[in-house]
Amino acid sequence: MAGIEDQIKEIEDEIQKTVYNKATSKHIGRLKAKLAKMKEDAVNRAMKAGGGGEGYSVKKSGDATVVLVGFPSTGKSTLLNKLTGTESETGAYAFTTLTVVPGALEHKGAKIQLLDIPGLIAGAAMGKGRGKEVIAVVRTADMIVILVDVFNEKHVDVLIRELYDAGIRINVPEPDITIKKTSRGGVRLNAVGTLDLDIEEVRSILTENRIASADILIRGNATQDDLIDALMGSRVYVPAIVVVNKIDLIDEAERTRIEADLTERFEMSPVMISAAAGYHMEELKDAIYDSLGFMRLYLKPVAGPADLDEPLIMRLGAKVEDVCHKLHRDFYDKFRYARIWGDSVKHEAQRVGLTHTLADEDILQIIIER
Ligand SMILES: Nc1nc2c(ncn2[C@@H]2O[C@H](COP(=O)(O)OP(=O)(O)OP(=O)(O)O)[C@@H](O)[C@H]2O)c(=O)[nH]1
Repeated sequence: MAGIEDQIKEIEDEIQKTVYNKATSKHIGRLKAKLAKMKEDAVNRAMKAGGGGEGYSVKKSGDATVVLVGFPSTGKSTLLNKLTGTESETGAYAFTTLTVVPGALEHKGAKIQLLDIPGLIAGAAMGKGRGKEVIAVVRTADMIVILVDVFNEKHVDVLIRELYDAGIRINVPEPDITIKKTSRGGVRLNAVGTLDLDIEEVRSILTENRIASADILIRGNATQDDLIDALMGSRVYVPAIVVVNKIDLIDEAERTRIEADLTERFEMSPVMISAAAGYHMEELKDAIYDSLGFMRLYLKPVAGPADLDEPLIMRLGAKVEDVCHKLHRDFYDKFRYARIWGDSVKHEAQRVGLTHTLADEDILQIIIER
């Protein structure tokens, strides 16, 4: 294990030292591709060695699952208790959370499952400690809350890096890259829009992955890392927010400094809270809700008005078919068409099919075969 880690470190150092330019871009691309494969191997090996991992399979429930990640003793259990009323054991010593503790939070009509997992520690992605099981849970999350306390704001970097090494990409859209391996013809690159990658870089990255022939389609811009991510396949793209706990222990000036520093470094303002004192809990709930990108839909029965009191909560970008699946499989199996009132259509009561993309506060009526 140590052997692999040393090799990984060596390659990382070399990439760091090499200045990126036209002459070195091929070389850097190859190194990055190699590094990605080594990390993937290391993680897979750790997962296998670790075995099942009891207590870590959590059934998803509600409209979305949010995972709290943070070092031990940052206040994850305290926060979960505060937000959900769940009794997760807290203690003035590290590692009180040994299994995943789920709790449910209701906000603006959405039911959000919150998971408190054992403290994420440096090296988790490489299988250190109980990290591998923790990572497996985090990968299934719809959203991540990165929690640090006021004395350890630097931990945000460590956590984000740890997530990155585990294939978790936060707050970035999935790059639009299609790779089709072919039996001959070499590497062909098709780009829609301006692309900073050139064919030589693409070839060297593919060569490192033992691909000599492929059709590659890239929509929008992409970096070497994006291409490597697409090749590795096992990446997840998850929204995240940074939350700083225990603000009751510092003064206003220090709060302002931490907030400004994190905002500058991560291009998003952190939510400053005290879980114990209950400061800014509503602000935090709003931030979670917004980051999840929820939308509210109102269902209209065939006879009668729409139910405007109980919205159906879906994620932005949801299609009619997603609603059908959520309601009951019959709505999908026997679907004829849907009628929509709202922003996603041009005129009221417009008829649409399963692949129609809905908008926030649409009213919809689903017509099925009898
Ligand atoms: N002053 C202050 N103390 C807090 C706050 N939130 C949590 N604590 C304390 O910090 C300690 C650790 O809190 P926990 O909630 O157990 O932390 P955890 O992250 O769940 O820790 P692990 O279970 O070890 O991963 C406890 O003594 C809490 O009472 C806060 O907002 N302010």
